[in-house]
Amino acid sequence: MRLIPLATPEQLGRRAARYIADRINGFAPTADRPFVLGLPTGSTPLDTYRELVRLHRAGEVSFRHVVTFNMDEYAGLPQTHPQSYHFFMHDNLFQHLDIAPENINLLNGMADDLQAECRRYEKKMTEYGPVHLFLGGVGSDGHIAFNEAASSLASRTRVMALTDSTRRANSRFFDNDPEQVPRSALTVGVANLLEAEEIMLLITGAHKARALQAAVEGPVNHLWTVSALQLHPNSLIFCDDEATLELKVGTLRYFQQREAQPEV
Ligand SMILES: N[C@@H]1[C@@H](O)[C@H](O)[C@@H](COP(=O)(O)O)O[C@@H]1O
Repeated sequence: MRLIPLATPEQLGRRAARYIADRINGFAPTADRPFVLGLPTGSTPLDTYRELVRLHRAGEVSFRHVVTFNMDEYAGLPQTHPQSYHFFMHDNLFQHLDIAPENINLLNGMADDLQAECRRYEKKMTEYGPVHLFLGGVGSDGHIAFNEAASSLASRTRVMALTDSTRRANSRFFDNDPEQVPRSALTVGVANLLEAEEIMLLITGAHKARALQAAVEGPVNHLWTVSALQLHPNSLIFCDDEATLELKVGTLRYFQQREAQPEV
């Protein structure tokens, strides 16, 4: 695992966007050989998305041959609902890029048969081969995508009941009323994330400090599904200063020193 401690969320957004753009450009994608990018929603990636749009407008990265798979979607919210992840992604990212609509993949939370929708998505994602880079955030209780506490670390795309903790946390987007937050969601599983060639998390704010500690210092544990990152051979976490509050001084210093060293 590589941990990149940065000062502020804005700095993190710039570094993370540059990292993603460099990965896409380094891959030199074509129509026959697209770059496959996994994407999250949430407030944390917003700085990164804004910066990706800026880099695109500056001509520094193109999404013409990028295929995206979003990690999750609420069940029962129409795509036109401002809090649906479809809406969020178009509003904050896709409409500002040169990505082809047919290259955008999101789970359909309005499907008649949600289990069948999960199977369809899983099949399409695996047919593309491994996702090259899966970007993610984390819930303050340590969940990745919507893999709530006690999700199997071998889980795959499925419907998940959302915990009270997640519904409370996400109620800030629903008039601060947890009752308005959908009770379930469709999500890729922990195993899907671990199968990506590279996984990169963005963690900011003091309210995420325990989640970062679980990811970096905790044991691999299904109660904090973010800790599954420790099983991945190529995982990367960008965090801001506030998120490091629960890390041991020695842990933080170790990662700071590693970042200061030239790559081997
Ligand atoms: N399913 C999403 C996660 O993918 C996201 O990481 C988390 C944190 O969101 P935020 O970045 O707004 O704190 O929220 C939701 O639960």
